Amino acid sequence: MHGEATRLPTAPKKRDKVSDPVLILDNVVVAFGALKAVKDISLTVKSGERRAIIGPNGAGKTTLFNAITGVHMPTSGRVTFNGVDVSRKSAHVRTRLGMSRTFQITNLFPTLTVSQNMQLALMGTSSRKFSLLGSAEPTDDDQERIDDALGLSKLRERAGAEVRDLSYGEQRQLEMAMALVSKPKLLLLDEPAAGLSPAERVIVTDIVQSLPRDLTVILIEHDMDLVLKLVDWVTCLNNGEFLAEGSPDSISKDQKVQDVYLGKARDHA
Ligand SMILES: Nc1ncnc2c1ncn2[C@@H]1O[C@H](COP(=O)(O)OP(=O)(O)OP(=O)(O)O)[C@@H](O)[C@H]1O
Repeated sequence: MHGEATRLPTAPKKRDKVSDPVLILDNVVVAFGALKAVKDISLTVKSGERRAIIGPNGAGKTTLFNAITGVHMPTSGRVTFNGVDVSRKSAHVRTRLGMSRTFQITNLFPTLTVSQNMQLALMGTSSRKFSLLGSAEPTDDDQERIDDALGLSKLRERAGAEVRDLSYGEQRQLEMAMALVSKPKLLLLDEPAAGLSPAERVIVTDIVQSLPRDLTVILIEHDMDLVLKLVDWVTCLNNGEFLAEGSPDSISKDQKVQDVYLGKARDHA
């Protein structure tokens, strides 16, 4: 009989051909003077996919998000969103086309209510203006968008609360709601669980898992346990360069990834 089963090295799983791409990056470079923070990154994200961008500190993850969303124009290369070359389009135009994101740093108005913050977020994505103080009220459609986004972020019952009375976790939920109010096709989450307690992480995990499947989600996340739970596919960067790509399972076993990312994470623990 056979002895112990032969152990084969875990080769990264090959992807099906991406037939319905939402986002395509072709050789994207972002340079700050002599420093290339993102070097020649190419990737394709298909409709409805959940994708994580991982990598050690300084790997270029946030800079890549900035190049996708228009905070930085790529120095070279191309960003195609839903078939449109948006490489030179402003962040505002990309939002109109259906991109939305959260930031690492909270950007909320503490003395306004959850609902008022939502109205401001909606105002930022709309060409039509309404005032919080004047007579122009949000339309039924605006209110429905706000309710839907608060519902997705499990914050509907806190609509009347002032932001300063929210827990930190609820503030992160509100940021997600504000990113969802424009009804994006692509949602980019920058470390959605950073700084959260274990109980708050469960809520954020649940929110991301419950998002509509036709919404494409890309997230930056350091915590591999969370990545394993939330995404279908992982791209790992290191020093601005592409290092590896694959299913969460294959990436967590990838020796190169363990060396540069998990190894460094352990060093910092
Ligand atoms: N506006 C900027 N001007 C100059 N250098 C920058 C700028 N933004 C980022 N960098 C540099 O680019 C590199 C990549 O930074 P980036 O923030 O994208 O990495 P990251 O992978 O998101 O890191 P972290 O996990 O620490 O947030 C770093 O060396 C950083 O110092």
